[in-house]
Amino acid sequence: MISSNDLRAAHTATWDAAVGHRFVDELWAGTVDDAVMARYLAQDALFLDAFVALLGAAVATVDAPGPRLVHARQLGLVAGDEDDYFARALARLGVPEPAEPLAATTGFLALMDAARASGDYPTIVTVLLVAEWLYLDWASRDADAPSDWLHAEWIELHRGPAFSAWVGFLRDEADRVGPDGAAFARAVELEAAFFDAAYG
Ligand SMILES: Cc1ncc(C[n+]2csc(CCO)c2C)c(N)n1
Repeated sequence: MISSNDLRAAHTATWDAAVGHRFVDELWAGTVDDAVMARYLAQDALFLDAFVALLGAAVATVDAPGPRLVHARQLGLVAGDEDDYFARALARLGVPEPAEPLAATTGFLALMDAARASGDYPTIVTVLLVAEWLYLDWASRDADAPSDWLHAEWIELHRGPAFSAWVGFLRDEADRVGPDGAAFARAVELEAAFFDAAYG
């Protein structure tokens, strides 16, 4: 059985393109243009809704009570803190919701909907893993946080001990049940495309 580590290694080029994307560099530097941030967050609001549904599918399909509670707790967290950031960020940037999905978003929604519809926990947990692990990776740079809360909080949401533990749990789960290689590859591609799309 292939491991999550092997899959990440097999897709290093695309993974690193996403983690080292211009958007991430500018976020850390606090120089993301407001129009870029607005386009990115408007698309991410669409992404997040499908992600919440996918977490619900993980709750429903996982084969053991312990991991089910971990997924369920995370579902509650996502509905709290992150939703609060979105409301403040979109209001400040004057983003009218909801946006029309761009191609990368449509691709991600299709991947998440297919995983959810499959009812296959290994596929579901693989898509969750890529989305969270790749974000932990770019948000864990050893650098000073930007001063504007719009940029700083988006980094803070994706790093720290609690978020690391969540990603560690997803890795253990993927490795316990056997990750889905095709879903992994597609999700990494879409993460890179999602950052590209913010620049129009
Ligand atoms: C395109 C895209 N990919 C991954 C994430 C990361 N992410 C998705 S939901 C969530 C909440 C924590 O579980 C986090 C961190 C994102 N926001 N947008």
